[in-house]
Amino acid sequence: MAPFEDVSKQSSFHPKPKGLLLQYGTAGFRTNGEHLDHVMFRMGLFAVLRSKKTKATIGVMVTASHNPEEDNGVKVIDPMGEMVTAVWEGYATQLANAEQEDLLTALKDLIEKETINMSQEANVFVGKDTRSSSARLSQAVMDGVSALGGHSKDFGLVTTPQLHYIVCCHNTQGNYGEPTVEGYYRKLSEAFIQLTKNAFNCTDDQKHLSVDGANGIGALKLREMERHLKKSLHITLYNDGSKGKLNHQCGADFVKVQQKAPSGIEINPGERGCSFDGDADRIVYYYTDSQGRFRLLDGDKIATLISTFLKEQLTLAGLDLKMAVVQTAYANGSSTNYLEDTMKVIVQCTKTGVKHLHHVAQGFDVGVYFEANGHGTVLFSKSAKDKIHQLAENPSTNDEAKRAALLLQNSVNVINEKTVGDAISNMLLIEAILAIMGMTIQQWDAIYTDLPNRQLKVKVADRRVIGTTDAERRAVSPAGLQEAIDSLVKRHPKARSFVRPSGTEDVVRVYAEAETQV
Ligand SMILES: CC(=O)N[C@H]1[C@@H](OP(=O)(O)O)O[C@H](CO)[C@@H](O)[C@@H]1O
Ligand SMILES: [Mg+2]
Repeated sequence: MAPFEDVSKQSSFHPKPKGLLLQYGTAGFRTNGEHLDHVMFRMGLFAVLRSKKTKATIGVMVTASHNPEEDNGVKVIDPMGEMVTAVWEGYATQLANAEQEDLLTALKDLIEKETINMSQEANVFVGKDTRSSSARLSQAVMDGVSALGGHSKDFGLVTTPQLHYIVCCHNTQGNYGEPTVEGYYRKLSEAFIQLTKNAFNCTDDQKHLSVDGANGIGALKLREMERHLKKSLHITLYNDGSKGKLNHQCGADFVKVQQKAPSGIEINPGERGCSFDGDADRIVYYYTDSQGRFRLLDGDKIATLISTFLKEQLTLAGLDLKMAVVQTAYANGSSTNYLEDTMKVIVQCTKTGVKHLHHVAQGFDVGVYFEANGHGTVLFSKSAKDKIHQLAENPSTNDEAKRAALLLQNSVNVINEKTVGDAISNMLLIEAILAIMGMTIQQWDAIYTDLPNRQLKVKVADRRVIGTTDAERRAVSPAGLQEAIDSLVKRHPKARSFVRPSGTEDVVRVYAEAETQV
């Protein structure tokens, strides 16, 4: 068969170093950019098979998100903008790890197992972040696509959520929006302008936001988007990539883990700032309080603000919809208590990785999901969207309910739910909510007080010896580990701690929180 001959020939230009084994981790493959050429070529092959199987266009994003500039990685996007299924993640790992001489066999096995019709057309959209290795690696993806007879379209430099958006728009024949970066800017900006147009009390000062672009793709794209926002938001952009290094001393992950402001940003006391990560799918907010202390508003605070707003609008609209907030074990205990006890919303906990949160959130009419690190979105069921739409369109709806329905409708549009989390979308929704509710960042922060917490990385010989259960909150191996954690936790009020192996770095993550900090 001709395509396999081509794969054989082309794959010899993208050889796999013998013995190198990689896992499709929490969010795709990730390691030093020098070791990824063969993985990228093979992910091109993989995307062709996934496209043939689903009879739809698949996305491949070359990025290592918050990792250092030297690293790179790849995230595969399913037709509706979602992440690929666990079974296909397994296939991706098998393909990436097949030794050079076994690649064709691995490919044919997969074709047979999934009964893939090889005469079906295949289309793959490719995007990349700003890393120095990204251009070369995205070319390797496209080489893989063409070796197996697929068509690729190169979208060049885009944020991860932009590629999710474009893939979903394309596969839904434009129902979700126009499948271009410009279409993305237009859809989100229009929704933001609609949301905020009646927030009359919002002064120019309150419209100002400082953004740390992590020296990455988010900075470039936010700059492009600014003109569409028509001055409805005043952005000062820092770490725009013109001099600093990607994610170095800046970006959402640095700010969240170090609990300090990124370097290169100047914010007046009391003013809002936010940080994107390296592929602009995460965001965290912060400010400096009157005593000069740095105050972080992370994914838990974001989930709380958004769910407070949505709950209020649903009540005003008279809609009785089932809403839940989905978190991971890293969510601050105070946020969980506030959501459950004060707000009375359903809270669920899943394993780390937005794919897990997304899945659980799909079970509700309104599923707000955020990782503590600021990665997340809101999902609305089809029936929820229909009800909101009917209410907004119905001439006999009273003014208050109509206003709420319109706010909900524009929130759905700005949140860009098909992207599994989008820093730009979330920034716009948060800014809109603060403007509509007439809330300052200090008032938002005061909704509840975080328990002091620490997250550390520990290097070990083999992180896979740690096995976990109960949404990663308890260790089942090695023997004695959980007992040791329990005996430490017992000694402190409101304490909680757990360990788990990272799915993106070769480290074990250790988390602890308690009522006080020494
Ligand atoms: C504690 C933490 O922030 N973990 C992150 C990190 O996963 P790890 O498996 O912990 O390395 O990267 C993932 C991908 O970006 C993100 O989904 C996840 O939340
Ligand atoms: Mg990211």
